[in-house]
Amino acid sequence: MPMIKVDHLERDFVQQNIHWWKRTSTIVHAVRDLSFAVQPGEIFGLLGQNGAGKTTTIKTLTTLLLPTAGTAQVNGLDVARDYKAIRQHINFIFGGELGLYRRLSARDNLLYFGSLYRLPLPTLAKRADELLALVGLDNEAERLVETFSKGMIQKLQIARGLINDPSVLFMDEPTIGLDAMSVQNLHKIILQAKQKGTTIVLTTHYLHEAEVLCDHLVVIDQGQKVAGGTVAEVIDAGQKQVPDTAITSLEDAYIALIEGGGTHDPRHLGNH
Ligand SMILES: Nc1ncnc2c1ncn2[C@@H]1O[C@H](COP(=O)(O)OP(=O)(O)OP(=O)(O)O)[C@@H](O)[C@H]1O
Repeated sequence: MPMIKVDHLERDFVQQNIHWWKRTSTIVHAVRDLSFAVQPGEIFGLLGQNGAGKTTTIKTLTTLLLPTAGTAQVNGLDVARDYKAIRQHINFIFGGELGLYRRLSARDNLLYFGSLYRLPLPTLAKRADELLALVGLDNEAERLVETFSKGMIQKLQIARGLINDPSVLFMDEPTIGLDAMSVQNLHKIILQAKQKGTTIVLTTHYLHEAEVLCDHLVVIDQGQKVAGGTVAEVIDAGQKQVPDTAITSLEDAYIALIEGGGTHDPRHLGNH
């Protein structure tokens, strides 16, 4: 059974447009008829341009947004109905300071978030210290988060994401703002988590990162899937778009797929 199953998922938003003389609203189809499956223990990538619908998909899978239509299941549980059960077994990292307490130390943040999963304090304290060491923040454990640099915050977010030893970890642009050494370290952490059996779903704009990490991926354009499969299969799909040009990298394939998808934006379906 797949760990994640997305079937004909749709998610619309009503977007308010404010002009000085009037207000209008537009329906945006952020995700349109999206289907894919993620197998247990794999690293799965969502690729797409700014505004393609990646975060909306992740927010739906992490039960933060309801689908407008279609279904999504995590570990056989429906995101709309079984959100409480799903939340116990997943975690997510959205980047930035979102969800961290600036006036608490790094360790206290981890202790707080771990307590939400009802972990006993001795287990939690041990796990918090192991994770701080894993992300290279063991010497900063007592510092307040408000004194952290962007990269240090991102490392703490990664430790927070692993605090409940989730069966599925969702990561939205996990390496944004990290220096080259920290990126390498995070890749190691992601691969270690995979070895332990954690399923990982990530979005990234770094195609080399997707190439190195992902077992399978989907490319989304304007809310719709334009290709999916292994890196080799996506490269093949890109090659089919431009038969006269040799496509050898995921980056070339990605560009061919997005350019082949057209430039109009059919998600904006008029005003209300
Ligand atoms: N709360 C919201 N209200 C209205 N529109 C929204 C809302 N959230 C997202 N959208 C719209 O949905 C579309 C998809 O956004 P989403 O954040 O999923 O894209 P993304 O692929 O994650 O982009 P990025 O790479 O820039 O993070 C965009 O057009 C965005 O403006």
